[in-house]
Amino acid sequence: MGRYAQLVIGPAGSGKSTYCDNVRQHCETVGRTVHVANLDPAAESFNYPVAFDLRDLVSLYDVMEELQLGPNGGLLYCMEYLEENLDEWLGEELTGYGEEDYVLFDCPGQIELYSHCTVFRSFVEYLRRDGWSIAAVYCIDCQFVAEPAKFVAGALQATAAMVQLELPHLNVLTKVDLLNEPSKAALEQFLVPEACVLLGELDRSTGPAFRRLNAAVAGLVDEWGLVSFAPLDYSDEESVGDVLAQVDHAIQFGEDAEVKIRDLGMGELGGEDI
Ligand SMILES: Nc1nc2c(ncn2[C@@H]2O[C@H](COP(=O)(O)OP(=O)(O)OP(=O)(O)O)[C@@H](O)[C@H]2O)c(=O)[nH]1
Ligand SMILES: [Mg+2]
Repeated sequence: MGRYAQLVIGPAGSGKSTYCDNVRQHCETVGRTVHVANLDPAAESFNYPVAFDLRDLVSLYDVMEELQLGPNGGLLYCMEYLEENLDEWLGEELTGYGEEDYVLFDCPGQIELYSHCTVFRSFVEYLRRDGWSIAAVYCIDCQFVAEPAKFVAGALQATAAMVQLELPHLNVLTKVDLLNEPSKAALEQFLVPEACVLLGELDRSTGPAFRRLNAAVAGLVDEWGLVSFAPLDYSDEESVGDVLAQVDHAIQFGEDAEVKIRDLGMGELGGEDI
């Protein structure tokens, strides 16, 4: 038993809010309930019903006006304000959530928030102390990994977020439905990249000055096995379910229920496992 959450993060426009809405709809279809909370102080509209909203605590546009800040400084101010008010605001918003509740947190798209700032680390620590199992879902546009040089940037950004948050982590490639069939096939090699293939591709697409860097990146993939991507293709009915199953597994959602059924079966069947 527990409470479950996904922190849906990633670069601007990578499809975080769309992911939240699609997962919510998928869950509705299969008879599950998930709630979606907005953590983006600059958000303007939503396709999903908003369970609770950071803008009720602090809104980017008010901050920009009152403190004469630009959009990026304003956003950082809002997130620091959230960090300072975690106990009060998040504590209050989460009081209504009980055992087996599942919340998706739709986060802002500034990647420095996940690699350099402490707000999400504090956020995660707060949830953990409060008994939540959490995974990070890092959304990234598939076009940003389908070429070797872009792959390096995308993979390193995702890894930086993983290191900073120390959460079970799934990289999700969004917008795969926009690719034609040959491009989808070409994407395969980047899903679970093999170091030697990656190194060959990197060396082919960059000048000799980058050989050592390429080898180091391929070594990161090889030695740590850190970088893999799950494709999300909204034109494929099973895709959302497949991604959700991976995240559920990472936070052990549903596994307690299986144990309970097994316990019940053992009792009824005189100790035989089912
Ligand atoms: N075809 C297609 N469009 C997508 C997909 N994911 C997102 N989009 C579109 O991409 C645009 C940005 O999507 P959002 O879900 O708003 O992205 P976001 O990461 O929440 O953006 P920010 O919150 O601004 O950082 C929207 O026009 C979406 O409709 C996808 O998998 N396929
Ligand atoms: Mg969004």
